Amino acid sequence: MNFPQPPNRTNHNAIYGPISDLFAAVKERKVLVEDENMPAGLDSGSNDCVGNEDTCRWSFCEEDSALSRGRSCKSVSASVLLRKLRWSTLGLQFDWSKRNYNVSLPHNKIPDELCQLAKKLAAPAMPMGEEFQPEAAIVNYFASGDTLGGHLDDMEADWSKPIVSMSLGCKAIFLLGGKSREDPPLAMFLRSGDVVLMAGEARECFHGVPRIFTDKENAETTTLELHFCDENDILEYIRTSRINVNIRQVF
Ligand SMILES: O=C(O)CCC(=O)C(=O)O
Ligand SMILES: [Fe+2]
Repeated sequence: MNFPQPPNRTNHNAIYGPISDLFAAVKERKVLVEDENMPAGLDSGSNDCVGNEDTCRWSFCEEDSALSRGRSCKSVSASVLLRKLRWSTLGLQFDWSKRNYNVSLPHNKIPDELCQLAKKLAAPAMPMGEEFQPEAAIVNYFASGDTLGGHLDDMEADWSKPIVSMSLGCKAIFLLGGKSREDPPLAMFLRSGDVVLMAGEARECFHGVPRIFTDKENAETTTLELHFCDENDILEYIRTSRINVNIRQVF
């Protein structure tokens, strides 16, 4: 739940600037509202201010307060923002427009527990005597109907290091192709808790996610749901979403 937290960037940054505490805002049924009177560059003084560095114009507020500001005020509910969350980047920030890592962007280290887990999982696929260094991760959030097109992850310097890719939530079909786009892919299910090591030959192969299953019969989310049985909003999200965390050594 802390993965989309600034300085980690998400697909929402381009429109709203950094957004803090999205999951908490969903629980509290908050609404993100644009303050049109706020001149660019001035801080609103509110702790909930989430605008970007230049224009601190968007902040979470209570639903009632958003309604009272009238129709002219632009707003979007936290639950819609969560539904439209598509990716967040951890550690070294991946720049999607340039398709490379922008080391000059502010960033935190990969969270320690995730780092330790990735090191353990990567160990069988590492060159003899070397330890995996988790430097960046991309978190993909899939809702019903979302897909990930066939691609290669080729912006990391050393392909002898694996990518550790973990799946949570709804079951998906994962296609692992060959080194050319034309090679016929192998299809497999990825279920909650599954880990893929993109290593060896597979590190150089096209892959993608053409389908996630959000229906009750096929999603297979029961085990994950047990961890969140008291949190209704989160439960609803888990039942209808897939989260993929893939961790990379960049250099
Ligand atoms: O969602 C997945 O299982 C794969 C994600 C992936 O390939 C990527 O982010 O590069
Ligand atoms: Fe990938």
